[in-house]
Amino acid sequence: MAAHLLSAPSLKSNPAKTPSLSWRPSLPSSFAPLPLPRRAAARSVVVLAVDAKPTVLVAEKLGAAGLDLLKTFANVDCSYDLTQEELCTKISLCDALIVRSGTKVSREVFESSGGRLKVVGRAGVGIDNVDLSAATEHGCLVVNAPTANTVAAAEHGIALLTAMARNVAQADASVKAGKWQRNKYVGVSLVGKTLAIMGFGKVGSEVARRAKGLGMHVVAHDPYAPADRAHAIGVDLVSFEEAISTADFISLHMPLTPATSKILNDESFAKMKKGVRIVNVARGGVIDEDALVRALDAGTVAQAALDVFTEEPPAKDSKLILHENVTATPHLGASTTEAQEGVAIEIAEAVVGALKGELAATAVNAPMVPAEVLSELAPFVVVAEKLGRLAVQLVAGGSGVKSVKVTYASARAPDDLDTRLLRAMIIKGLIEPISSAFVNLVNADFTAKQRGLRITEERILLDGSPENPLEYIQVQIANVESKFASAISETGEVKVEGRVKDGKPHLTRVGSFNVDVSLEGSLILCRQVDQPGMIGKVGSILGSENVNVSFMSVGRIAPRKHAVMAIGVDEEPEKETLKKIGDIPAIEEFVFLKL
Ligand SMILES: NC(=O)c1ccc[n+]([C@@H]2O[C@H](COP(=O)([O-])OP(=O)(O)OC[C@H]3O[C@@H](n4cnc5c(N)ncnc54)[C@H](O)[C@@H]3O)[C@@H](O)[C@H]2O)c1
Ligand SMILES: O=C(O)[C@H](O)COP(=O)(O)O
Repeated sequence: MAAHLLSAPSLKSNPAKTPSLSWRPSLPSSFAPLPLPRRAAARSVVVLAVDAKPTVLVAEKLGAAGLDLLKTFANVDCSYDLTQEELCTKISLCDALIVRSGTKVSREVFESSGGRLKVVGRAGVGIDNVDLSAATEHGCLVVNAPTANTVAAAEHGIALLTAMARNVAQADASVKAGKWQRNKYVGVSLVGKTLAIMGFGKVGSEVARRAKGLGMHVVAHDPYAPADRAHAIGVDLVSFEEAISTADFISLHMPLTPATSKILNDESFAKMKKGVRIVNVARGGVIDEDALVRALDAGTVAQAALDVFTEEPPAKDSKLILHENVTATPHLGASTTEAQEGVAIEIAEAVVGALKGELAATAVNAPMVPAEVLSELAPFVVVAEKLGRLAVQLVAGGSGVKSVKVTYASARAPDDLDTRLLRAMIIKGLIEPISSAFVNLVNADFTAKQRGLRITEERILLDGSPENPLEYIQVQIANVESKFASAISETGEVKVEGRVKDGKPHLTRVGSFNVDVSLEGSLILCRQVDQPGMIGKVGSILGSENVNVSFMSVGRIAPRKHAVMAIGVDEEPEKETLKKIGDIPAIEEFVFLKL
């Protein structure tokens, strides 16, 4: 599935002219990384220059097909069982890291990467072993492989359920120990019993389907699952209390989050039917393991079958593991040949796609951005970043940029226009010229917040055809002074507006002056008294200094009154040249801005 979603746009074909998807600060476009918006299933990412072969560190065993795929694109370093220290040392030489659940990708790992690590690929579902906040803060994309092991995990859940009910593991050990204890290992039947599925997502619903086939009555608790999806397979969604208090069997399938941590604890065990049986193929941390031992000792819980543990591997003398009513497996839920091949391909595709700058369908810390949305927004992405860059350069030193209003004018209904990518690019444009920060779609909002930059977005709904996603974008910075007074609008903000014309980004308004200048190269803005010959005077100064003018436009309030002249230049003029322009008597103020 990921393959289709990753076969994205042609954006990387000309990095100098298109929005760079790379997160690598040294791309020729000069504005590094970034990525994208939403709608169905794709998200963003990015990479490395075409010239360098990236290095991917595979820190846990990965299926051969996935490794082969990685090797077609990258140098692959398979180093297993690294200590945290070794991982931190190696990571500064890697562009991507692939792990399963056995590697902790801690903040320290991101800090040790020196900014080189662009993608972490989790070859599986659970990302609780990856410090997502640290990844986001470091602009590192995290992708996972959420679908390929679903059936394997569900099958393992059913295997544990049936094995537990019939004491398969204990009886097997007993027979191997030379015993024949038929009375001791009398089991319980599943048919007609109530199974509560806690977490009705991909794995939970597959377990439910299979349990229905075994003749069980299945209920589920999941605050976020749609009831009709449950009804479609004959499952009722019930409250947490109802689920745990009516079940003969409880099977856990929620992610480990602060909300689900130790969700089964002394209090919840006390509410369960005496003799309940529990299966956990989700994460060990969703059960308070000490409380489970107490519940097993008290007989409240008759049996537990566990694939996952708070600490993996668990201590050898763990009371839980050694409990005679516990069946344990070493986190084998995803471990089928088929699932591991599938996961390896799924993650390799996601990581390679990300490194190439394509969309990632399974990004966990960046908004989803389908390819078609990206391609239609691409020219506006350039406008957005350049407006941000212009606006911040117009602010007078010492003003402090705190509050930015972005207005999108469009004939599209608000829910049909995803502006996250544009917002990210405006933030990038606002922050990068005045700091050493490296901003991309992953860390844009975080970086803005960290700097106390408040971005508000507004929509102007236009009449007309919604074919064009946007008519124009306005960026306004409030409560600041400008080094070019004419950039201050009637309402007192630094204001710039841009739109796409013939596929090219154009600046169309500065303050209250309409202009029309292509946003390429650099820009000189002059306020002058409108009079004949001004264009010629400025043009000849620039020409005599060998500065090529790419575009010129004059916006005026009325003939012979004030006007703003916008001049696009290919080269950066010398200070002396700019001074000569400023010395033209009719020029009241001017500013040079780098795009
Ligand atoms: N043992 C293994 O090898 C193995 C294999 C695959 C998945 N897993 C684990 O299984 C779990 C489920 O995986 P999935 O692919 O089905 O994920 P999923 O995201 O498709 O489903 C998780 C479901 O849990 C629900 N949920 C979230 N908070 C909840 C709460 N407080 N109470 C009840 N439900 C809640 C979500 O709404 C979602 O529907 C994850 O923890 C995953 O890491 C383990
Ligand atoms: O979250 C998952 O995908 C499973 O727990 C599998 O983990 P693993 O990749 O370590 O087997």
